[in-house]
Amino acid sequence: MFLTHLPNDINTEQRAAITTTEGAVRVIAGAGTGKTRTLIERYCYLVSTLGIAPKNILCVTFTNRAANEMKRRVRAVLGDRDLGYICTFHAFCVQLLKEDIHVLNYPRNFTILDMEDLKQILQKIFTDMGLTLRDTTIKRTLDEVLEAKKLHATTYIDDIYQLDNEQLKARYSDARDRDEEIFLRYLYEQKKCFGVDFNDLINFATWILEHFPDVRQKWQDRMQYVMVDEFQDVSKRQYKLAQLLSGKHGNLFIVGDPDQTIYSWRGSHLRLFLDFNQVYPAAVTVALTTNYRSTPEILTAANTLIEKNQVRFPKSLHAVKASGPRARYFHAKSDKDEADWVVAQIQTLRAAGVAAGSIGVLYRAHYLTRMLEERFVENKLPYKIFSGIAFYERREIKDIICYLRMVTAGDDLAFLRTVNVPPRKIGKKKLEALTLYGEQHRLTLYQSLRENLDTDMLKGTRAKSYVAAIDALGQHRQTLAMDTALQTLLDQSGYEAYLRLQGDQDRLDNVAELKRAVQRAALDEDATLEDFLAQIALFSNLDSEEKPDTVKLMTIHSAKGMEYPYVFICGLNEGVFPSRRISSLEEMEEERRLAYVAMTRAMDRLYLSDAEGVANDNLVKYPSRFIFDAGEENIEYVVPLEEGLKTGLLRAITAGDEQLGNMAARYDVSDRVDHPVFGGGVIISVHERDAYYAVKFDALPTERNIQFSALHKGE
Ligand SMILES: Nc1ncnc2c1ncn2[C@@H]1O[C@H](COP(=O)(O)OP(=O)(O)OP(=O)(O)O)[C@@H](O)[C@H]1O
Repeated sequence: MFLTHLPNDINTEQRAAITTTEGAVRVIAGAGTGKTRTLIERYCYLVSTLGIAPKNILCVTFTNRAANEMKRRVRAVLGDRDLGYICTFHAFCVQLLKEDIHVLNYPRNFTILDMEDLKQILQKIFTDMGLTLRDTTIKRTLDEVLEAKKLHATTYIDDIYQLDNEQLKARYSDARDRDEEIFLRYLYEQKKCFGVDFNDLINFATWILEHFPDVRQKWQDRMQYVMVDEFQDVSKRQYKLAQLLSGKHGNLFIVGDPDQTIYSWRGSHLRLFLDFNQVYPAAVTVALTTNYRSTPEILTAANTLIEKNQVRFPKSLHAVKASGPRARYFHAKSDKDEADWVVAQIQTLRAAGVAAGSIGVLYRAHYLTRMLEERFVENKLPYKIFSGIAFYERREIKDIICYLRMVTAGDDLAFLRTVNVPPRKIGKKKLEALTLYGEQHRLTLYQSLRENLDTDMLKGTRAKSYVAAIDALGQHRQTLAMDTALQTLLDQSGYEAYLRLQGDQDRLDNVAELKRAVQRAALDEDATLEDFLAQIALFSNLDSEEKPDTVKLMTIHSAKGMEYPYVFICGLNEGVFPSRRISSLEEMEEERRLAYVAMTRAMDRLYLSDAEGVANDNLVKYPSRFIFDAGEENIEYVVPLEEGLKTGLLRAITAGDEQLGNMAARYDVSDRVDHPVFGGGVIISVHERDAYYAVKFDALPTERNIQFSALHKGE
């Protein structure tokens, strides 16, 4: 006998979304309107009321965290069941491949390659091909390889399937250009270890379903109901997979909020959501518009903000919660003042009995946590970095600190961390030999290295340059300011160049932030490197003990789907948020959606803050346009903004937008264009990332690369 399941406190729209189980269904759910809850209730309804087995329901969530939370809540209703098909697309693909990858001649225990594995493969290819930073960076190459896999999702698997290792090798030897060679070498390396990277998971699964009718039929029979959460951030390939899987029974349910699309850079597109009813003409659309989460004041500010976007699906949300205070905004004179204000507000809340765990602090980029963490630690406020790692625990920061420690302490731990980063050909065997030598002569590893610099053991390594960099820092630190000495070390050790070669912008931002911390410390002429390191050690050790009730710090991307009674959005500065890295007006709209996601996480109180000063790129910081987009009347200004700041901001916005407009590609391959000097020509290729076209002008023998802004429509 089955339980019937449908709670009393759901509204009419939610009920429709839960009980419309057959066919294609699209639910457009505004922020805080109970989308997650509806999805859970729908799952329980399918199982308890309709009697469908969980093994016949695929419910795709955006993150593992969301899947686990959903399973937990479903189990609370249905009891302990196997809910393996409540999972992310990736986790589902792993399950499918475990069952069926043998059709591709891969073993069931194939290896899933993570980002570090991919970088290692590329590092090997770089070495084999003799590539350097002058050619490209690992990150850029990785992006290109992954992009190529998206673009040629079927053909590269044809190659993996049809060619054996020797044939793949022959293919890369005959490659037409460098990029093709890198890509083919990459395929070769991954096939050699039966590796499957993140992109392959979905591509392999789709390819198998498309090429093997028996396998397709099995999975289509199984997936009687397919539900996709956070559909606004689903990529074309994921959508295709969901369509394939629901191909037989036709029960495809999608739910999401187009205003919360924040992953366009991973391939999600508003259009997939908006055009769903054209792809499925019989689709039923349900809109959830009652916001249960936020006070009317918070919702009005968020709605006012998102209405500034041009491309959107208009909808009006209404709040049912009782009225509360307006969002409070503080403009600080420095990032330290900003962090102090956040801390003071949190302390006031805690004094009033608010638990630390009901407070979320959100920011656009990881590097912004440094100042917050320092102020939190100094004020003994318990916190946890919810997404990612505490600032002083991050790999690149630890590496640099260990380099500095090589000068102050020269200890073995710092040595082991730095001696082969960047790679200097000092591997495990050599380290063992140095350890033995050190034990015999009662020396540290560094001293042992120094004593053996001219021996055969270290021939062919770059041990000398390592020692030279550390010695140079040792000498300079007496005469140079701490920040200059640090820069010398970063240059001479090759560490910064190494990071640039990796090309990971987040890591470079963290290093820039560390330099700022050193600069600040260097303002005190008496401060020593030892003092600085001792101070940092304090920041890093405190975090080790687990505290139950902590303020959560996180990037906005990882705050997706979360809610907190009290939400702080920090670092609201032009160039930080919206990020300076965006290159089109569409991306500006995505930044605004991100701001919308951030604001709608707040249930009772919302706090916004920014700081004057200079940004990572040394430009003057202005308050973010998003503060004004939310409507001046909807925000309580703790300090009034000076007129000069507002005019400066408006000028910066206008100039920035004009530049963004110019950076958007307006023409396509084969379009005729006109140039003020070269005259007429034809577009040969479009390079979005660097904002230029390759153009073959009628009057010139060879092509020219021309910036987007310099061309007009031709005859
Ligand atoms: N019918 C209802 N009555 C009262 N509260 C509700 C109802 N439905 C949902 N809620 C509450 O509203 C809040 C938001 O719900 P939920 O997290 O499911 O929203 P969401 O649409 O997934 O939000 P977002 O997309 O912004 O992350 C939760 O605290 C939830 O418990």
